[in-house]
Amino acid sequence: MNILVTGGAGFIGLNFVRHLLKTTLYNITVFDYLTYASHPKEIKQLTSHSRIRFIKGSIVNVRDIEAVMDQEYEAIIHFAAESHVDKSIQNAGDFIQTNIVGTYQILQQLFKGYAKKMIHISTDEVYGNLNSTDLPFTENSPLSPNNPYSASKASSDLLVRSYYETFQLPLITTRCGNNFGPFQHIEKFIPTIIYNAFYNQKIPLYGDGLQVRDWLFVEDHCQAISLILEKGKCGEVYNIGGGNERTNIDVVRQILEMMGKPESLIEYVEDRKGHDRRYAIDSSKLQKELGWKQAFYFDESLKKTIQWYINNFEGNLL
Ligand SMILES: NC(=O)c1ccc[n+]([C@@H]2O[C@H](COP(=O)([O-])OP(=O)(O)OC[C@H]3O[C@@H](n4cnc5c(N)ncnc54)[C@H](O)[C@@H]3O)[C@@H](O)[C@H]2O)c1
Ligand SMILES: Cc1cn([C@H]2C[C@H](O)[C@@H](COP(=O)(O)OP(=O)(O)O[C@H]3O[C@H](CO)[C@@H](O)[C@H](O)[C@H]3O)O2)c(=O)[nH]c1=O
Repeated sequence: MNILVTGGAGFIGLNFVRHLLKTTLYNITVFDYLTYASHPKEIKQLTSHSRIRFIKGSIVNVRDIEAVMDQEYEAIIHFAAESHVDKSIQNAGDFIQTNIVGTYQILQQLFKGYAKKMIHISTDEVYGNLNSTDLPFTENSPLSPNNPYSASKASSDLLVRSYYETFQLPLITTRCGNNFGPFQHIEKFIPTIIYNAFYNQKIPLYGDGLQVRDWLFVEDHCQAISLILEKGKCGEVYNIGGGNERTNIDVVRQILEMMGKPESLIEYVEDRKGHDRRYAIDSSKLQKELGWKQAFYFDESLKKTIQWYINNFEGNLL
């Protein structure tokens, strides 16, 4: 069986490709533009595997996409995106192109029958902000994005929804919380903390540091996507949450303690514009309908993640 993974050289996509290699016999095509957020060396190594083929190209460019549509795929798992909120606040252009136009171009390919289904990987950020007493987001929560990144993802979600309703294309959307684990770009919060703590540099904490994120270990996310690939129903949205709500300050303190570093490294800095206060996800649909169970605990996974980064810093691999 052939599977196409867009964005398979990025953080979650790469973890997912490795997960598929371990747990299935699929032939996997990775399609990625190799932006600053990708891992070209890792992809090069993976292509020595007979079941992996890599094609460089952009999801915005029709010719690039057509080069990949040379065989029939059981599914397209669509990860490719610009993913960093701070970058989208500085300049939203690439986010509009990649996340909206790029998703449109991939959707257009489904008309040609090259893929039996597509799983569109989205985010809890499309639901917007929660107050401390609000219930976690369900799949029926209204879309209410507050920054250019989440607005671009919400736009792509609506396109996917409309292509299912209008054309009955075989589409599924997933929305997950903040992932953490190996291969996440250093621009994101947990890698920033580990990197700065490792090199004894100040760790920037936005605003009062009391914002809450719902953390999900990337391997749990990969297992959830595999399950949805196998059993998910077209036209549905599935939330994927870690059930690990933590304030940002608590995450920094926990990592500093695990690394034996002082809290004096924390530096409160200006808040992010439009900063959502709290995200929390209700994954009960995925649990009840498809039988998903998390396999990893937050503390243990965080320790593993810290060790992975330290090994890579020490080996000058990052
Ligand atoms: N990281 C998270 O916590 C998180 C949470 C929820 C949802 N998501 C979603 O999951 C997906 C993957 O996120 P990530 O954190 O792995 O992102 P990432 O930034 O680490 O990786 C994105 C990958 O997409 C590729 N890419 C970018 N533009 C492209 C283009 N025009 N054509 C082809 N490839 C392109 C990049 O080269 C990179 O390899 C994204 O859709 C993101 O919105 C991420
Ligand atoms: C980089 C950085 C971040 N922060 C804060 C901002 C957020 O409240 C929190 C996490 O920040 P980030 O790692 O940038 O992640 P966040 O903005 O939540 O978005 C992530 O999680 C989303 C899912 O919720 C994904 O859709 C995004 O692709 C992913 O990047 O930490 C800091 O306080 N200091 C920092 O240096």
